[in-house]
Amino acid sequence: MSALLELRGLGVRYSGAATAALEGVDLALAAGERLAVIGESGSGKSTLARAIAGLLPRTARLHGTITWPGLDHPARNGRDIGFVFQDPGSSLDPVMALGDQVAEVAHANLDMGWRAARRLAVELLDRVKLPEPAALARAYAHQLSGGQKQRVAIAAAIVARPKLLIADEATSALDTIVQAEIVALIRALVTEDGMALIFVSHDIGLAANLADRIAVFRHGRMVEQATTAALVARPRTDYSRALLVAHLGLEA
Ligand SMILES: Nc1ncnc2c1ncn2[C@@H]1O[C@H](COP(=O)(O)OP(=O)(O)OP(=O)(O)O)[C@@H](O)[C@H]1O
Repeated sequence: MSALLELRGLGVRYSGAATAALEGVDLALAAGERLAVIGESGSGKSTLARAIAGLLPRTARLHGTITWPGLDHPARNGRDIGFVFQDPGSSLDPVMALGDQVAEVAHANLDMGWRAARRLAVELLDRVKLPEPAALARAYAHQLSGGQKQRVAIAAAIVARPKLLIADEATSALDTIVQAEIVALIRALVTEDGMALIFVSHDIGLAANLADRIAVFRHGRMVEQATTAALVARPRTDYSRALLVAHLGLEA
């Protein structure tokens, strides 16, 4: 498979911070590949996801390179990258109809008039398996459960048919059953659309369920990356082994 995205020596430092949030990350992602990024809180996972999507705050200084061999233009968030945040409550606009929030992304990125964008939004709400999508398009975020809101956020993230979907702890705020449903939805959508996926999670079990490959982060560095099967069977670092043991312990 051809490379969609390549990171070389990627580092990020937030202004005023004593240490870098991310340092020396070399990573490539193939078109259509599903990569999980795991590690404990503060290991730099969100910083990596935001750096790739161009969503770092102005206070962050970036080193190294992010290139997109799989695109013939600079990557644009919304068009080439769909980003799903942890908290759908804060990523959705409380005073804008849900369908319009999905339509807005299509209108802005697909050179599409509002009428067509609204029609497409209803199709997307249906694709993410929300009931009565036409009625739901006219509803507001406060009328939905957390899982339903995350489905709307996913619809908005994929409406412009991006090559890469980044889910940054997108299931962490949800209960276990809803979490499994959203993981299943993400898996189905990336398979159907041939999208690459970066799934950021602190949960190695969820990650292993979804990803072809896992990259393990600790203190801003990538300590290990391997295919999911290899990492689960033969973790090369004590840290990855500890994450696995903690997960298996919880399962038991
Ligand atoms: N906007 C910011 N300004 C300053 N420091 C930040 C900012 N965002 C993150 N950091 C710091 O950068 C480091 C990496 O944080 P990051 O959020 O990337 O880790 P994470 O692995 O995603 O953690 P979590 O799972 O808790 O979100 C941490 O030390 C964090 O405090």
